[in-house]
Amino acid sequence: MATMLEVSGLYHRYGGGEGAHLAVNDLTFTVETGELACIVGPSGCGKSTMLRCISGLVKPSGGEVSLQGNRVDGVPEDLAVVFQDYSRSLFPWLTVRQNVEFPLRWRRDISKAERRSRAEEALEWVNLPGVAGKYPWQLSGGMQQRVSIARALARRPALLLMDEPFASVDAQTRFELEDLLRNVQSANGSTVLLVTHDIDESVYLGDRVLVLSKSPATIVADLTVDLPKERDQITTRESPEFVSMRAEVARLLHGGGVKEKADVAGGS
Ligand SMILES: Nc1ncnc2c1ncn2[C@@H]1O[C@H](COP(=O)(O)OP(=O)(O)OP(=O)(O)O)[C@@H](O)[C@H]1O
Repeated sequence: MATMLEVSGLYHRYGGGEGAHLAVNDLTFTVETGELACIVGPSGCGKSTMLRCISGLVKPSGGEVSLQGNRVDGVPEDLAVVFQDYSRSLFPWLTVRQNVEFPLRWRRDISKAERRSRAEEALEWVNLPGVAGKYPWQLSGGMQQRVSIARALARRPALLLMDEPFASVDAQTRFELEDLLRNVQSANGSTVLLVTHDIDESVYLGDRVLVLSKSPATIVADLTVDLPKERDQITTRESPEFVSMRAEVARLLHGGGVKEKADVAGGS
């Protein structure tokens, strides 16, 4: 597997002098092509700051981020971000189709017909047939977040960054969106880096879970999720492997050290 994202010695400080605040500290990790990696960390530890630095929205105070071997310096063309707050990221005056097509409108290499077909395809991926002509405010919260995901996927990004994407929907919708993400990711071989504060979500979704410390964020563990590719909201969450991994992530988040791999799998 080729490396898609390389983060090396990344740190970011807000402000200067006495009021300076170190938000992330010396983050080093990679994400491989085709991987769904989750980053889990406590509230306020610096997760969003880290994503903003990776996406080029914020210039980090130090360290390096490379996407497909190219140093990130500004927002890369082949990167898409899905935020938690879908109501603020969709344009209410544009239809669903126009929202999904929007980022493609600036691409000279994509014709109008291609734009239309990519939008339709992406809306099918997220299971939203028949809503292309509606406006975002005519849809439920879960459907709006599906539109945001479709908009990101229509760009066919090399890397999809997701910042707490399911934190604003109800529990049932959240389960549906988690399954949708895993299905779309595996069908397209997409590379995804998803940030969450939800331990269960990180283990259920991830091929890998990176655990962050309290502020300033630093990586305390990088765990491979030893669960089958095909997951199910009931049986997977009840399995001993899931329960044991969740307990390990919880322990690490509360300041415990890293255990041996055999212990993480519950000794099974
Ligand atoms: N623009 C900013 N200027 C100054 N401080 C900031 C700024 N953005 C974030 N911070 C501070 O940096 C720290 C990390 O914030 P950040 O939003 O990255 O954390 P987070 O883990 O994403 O939080 P949450 O889980 O609550 O979304 C916080 O203490 C926050 O107050």
